[in-house]
Amino acid sequence: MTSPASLAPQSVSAPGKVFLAGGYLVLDRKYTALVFGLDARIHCHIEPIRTQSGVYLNEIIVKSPQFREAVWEYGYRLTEGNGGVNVTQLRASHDSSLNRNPFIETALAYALTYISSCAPQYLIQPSSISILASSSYYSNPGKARSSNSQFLDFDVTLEEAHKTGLGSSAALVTSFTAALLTHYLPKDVFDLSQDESLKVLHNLSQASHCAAQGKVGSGFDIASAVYGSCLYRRFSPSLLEGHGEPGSLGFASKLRSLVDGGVEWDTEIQKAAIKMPAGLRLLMCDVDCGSQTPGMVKKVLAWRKERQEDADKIWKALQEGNEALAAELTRLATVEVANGDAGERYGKLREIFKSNRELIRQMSVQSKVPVEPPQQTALLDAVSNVPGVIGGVVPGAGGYDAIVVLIEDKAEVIAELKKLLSGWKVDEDGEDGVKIGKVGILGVREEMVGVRLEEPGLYKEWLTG
Ligand SMILES: Nc1ncnc2c1ncn2[C@@H]1O[C@H](COP(=O)(O)OP(=O)(O)O)[C@@H](O)[C@H]1O
Ligand SMILES: C[C@@](O)(CCOP(=O)(O)OP(=O)(O)O)CC(=O)O
Repeated sequence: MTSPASLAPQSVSAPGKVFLAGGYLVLDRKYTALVFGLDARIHCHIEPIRTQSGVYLNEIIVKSPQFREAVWEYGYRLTEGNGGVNVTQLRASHDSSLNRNPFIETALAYALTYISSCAPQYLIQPSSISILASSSYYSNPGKARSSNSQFLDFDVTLEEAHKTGLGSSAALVTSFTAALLTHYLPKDVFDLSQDESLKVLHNLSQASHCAAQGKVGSGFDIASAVYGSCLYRRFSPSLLEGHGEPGSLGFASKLRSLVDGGVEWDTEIQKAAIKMPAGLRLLMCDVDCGSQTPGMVKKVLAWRKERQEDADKIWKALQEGNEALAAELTRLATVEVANGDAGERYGKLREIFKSNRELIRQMSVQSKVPVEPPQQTALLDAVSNVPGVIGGVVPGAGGYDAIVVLIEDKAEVIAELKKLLSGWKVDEDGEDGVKIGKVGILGVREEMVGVRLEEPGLYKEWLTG
């Protein structure tokens, strides 16, 4: 077997996401969602492992050096019966326990299977992959290794890390998969600057992310990790049923056909349909709250099934509101907006936010799911009254733990928000007994670009040891 001419080190990053509109609706292909990519990124750097003896073991080492005990070593082998590449996690020592990372393990098996099915003549040589995440994915305090380092040492294990909900697993799977494909495939087969390659990356990452999660979600988080901010209509869930598991008979050719267009994907991703007007930006607030609300998606869908007519009425109106929001943002971004005061210019946007929130609250009350619970209503109302704030919503599935706000991009607006939030307190526990604690501003904003190559020099201080 031969190898491509150069297995050069490669670095790739993919963005996190925030839903401005379309949570829940997006689970149904009838509706769309407005999802913004964020400037919080997960980076993957891949380089060949060089051994002095020239003897190679079939081994890929993955490290997440910002966290403790975050090293995963895998052996890999091509299976018989067209089953693709099987990966097996190796133990550091005989008596150590396996600390598994299902997202890395699954993305690795899927990507190596795809690579070996495209280029069976290439030997997959051992490599080492380092993962580096922007600090806003986690609310743990971190330490910089040097004054110009953009990544922090968290000094906790990944299990101890507090996620802020920006979509770490989707950004990770996308940049990890992109790094492997860029490294192992020649540029004429895979090139991140080509639309065809982005489609391959999207389809493959959706497949492995769903497999690792053990469920088929709407896939909006992988779509925005690949394409950046977009108006998103999901794929039919049936697409991802029935390709089997790595190692099973025919997995390699089924995966190849699923990824390469043998199977027609009905996803719709419209990049041009969403823009951020000059002078505006998104800002996210992280709400400290002990309460997790599992099962919200199931409960909302059960309500919709039970009270279809009421639910359809609300969802139809929400879809119109979501489209109006995308259209107004795009209009403000593209049309020469006459001078005039900001109050007038952003009046329509304000109205859209208000009426979308009203509909979300109706959904909350009817389904008895805290999508915008009263504690968040109080917070969003207060934030929306700060001069320069256009409006805000609970992103995605909603709940108690975050809000996203559209504001005029001015230091004084952020300063006023900080003032409000520093003393923020909801006096009463809600009827549900949930108390929300400190509200902090996350250092993130929207970003339009999706996955991209990075300069390997960025990670110098993280690649040793
Ligand atoms: N920096 C990282 N390094 C390695 N794995 C990570 C990292 N960040 C996230 N992950 C993986 O993603 C999982 C979190 O995914 P998930 O619970 O779906 O959260 P999210 O909503 O942020 O995607 C972690 O348990 C871990 O397996
Ligand atoms: C309800 C949803 O439509 C959106 C959930 O969005 P969030 O951003 O709240 O979710 P996670 O990142 O998965 O925690 C479910 C879906 O689309 O899969």
